[in-house]
Amino acid sequence: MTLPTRWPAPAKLNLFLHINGRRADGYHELQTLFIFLDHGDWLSFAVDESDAIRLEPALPGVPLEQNLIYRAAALLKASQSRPLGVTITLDKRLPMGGGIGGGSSDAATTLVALNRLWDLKLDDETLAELGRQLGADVPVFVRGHAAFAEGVGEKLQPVTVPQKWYLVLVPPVHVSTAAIFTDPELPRDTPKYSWATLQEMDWKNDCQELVKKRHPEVANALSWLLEYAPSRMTGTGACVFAEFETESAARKVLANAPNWLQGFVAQGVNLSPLRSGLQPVCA
Ligand SMILES: C[C@@](CO)(OP(=O)(O)O)[C@H](O)COP(=O)(O)OP(=O)(O)OC[C@H]1O[C@@H](n2ccc(N)nc2=O)[C@H](O)[C@@H]1O
Ligand SMILES: Nc1ncnc2c1ncn2[C@@H]1O[C@H](COP(=O)(O)OP(=O)(O)O)[C@@H](O)[C@H]1O
Repeated sequence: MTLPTRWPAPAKLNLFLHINGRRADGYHELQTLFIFLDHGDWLSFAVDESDAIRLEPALPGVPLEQNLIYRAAALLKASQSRPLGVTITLDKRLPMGGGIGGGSSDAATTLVALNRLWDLKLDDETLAELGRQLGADVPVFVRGHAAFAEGVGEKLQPVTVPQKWYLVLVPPVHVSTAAIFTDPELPRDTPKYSWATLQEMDWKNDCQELVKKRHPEVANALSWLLEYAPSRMTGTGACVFAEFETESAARKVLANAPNWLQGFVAQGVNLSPLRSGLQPVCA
């Protein structure tokens, strides 16, 4: 199979997010529905014999050793005994700390791509387990299929949902996932439901009211979007989204957005572009 010259790292949305409780180690039991968006970052990989991992350009405020791309490559490299080198180029399009999983998706794409390019022959199970060490959201990006997630996000059941169009608004604020999960006011008592029951329910995000309270920019974006369509927050924010049947309906609303609100329109997909795109990609 021909390998891509550049690899997609798509965004995700949490179509719902329920917090069911807190474990002794501080992590939260949750139920959530992940879908992918046909929009995201792009990564290119030039492998070499140097035994060094290089990444360009640097991300503002993220030291190299903390960049999830570098950490993913280093984790893979540490599992091998021979010298492995690569220069990775990142075309960053997704907002950071937006709840659309850019960092986690970059990490997953790095694992999947370098597994091929370094010819490591690791299976998806092993890659997902390596990903889990980098962040709760990395395994779903490695697996690459829309999923109903439980546990702390590691129990994944692939699901197929209708592929709608989404308008995603990016409020001008960075929401810290750790800060939301340690906030005493976060509700943590939604009962656990079966996937069959959840499909019949109205979907909600248990972090939304708290994030709105802590970050008025999120509250403002959501109240603007709610004038046009049912809307919710994704993950622990800051991004909010509304669902549409057609691309043009979503674009029409985006065209009305005031200057202080940035956003994008993308199709929701069950199969990640990382998986569907393992074929030649044109620039
Ligand atoms: C809750 C979600 C839903 O998608 O939020 P977003 O990050 O997408 O907004 C994710 O699962 C987040 O995944 P991820 O961002 O990879 O989380 P991690 O790096 O593993 O953890 C960041 C912090 O969130 C908290 N955390 C994360 C996941 C979880 N089930 N319970 C937690 O309490 C922990 O305090 C941890 O220190
Ligand atoms: N390659 C990366 N892309 C984005 N963020 C990264 C990356 N590597 C590390 N990070 C750090 O992870 C944090 C959360 O990233 P991101 O995945 O974009 O947000 P979220 O988990 O809210 O969707 C960022 O604020 C940044 O400090």
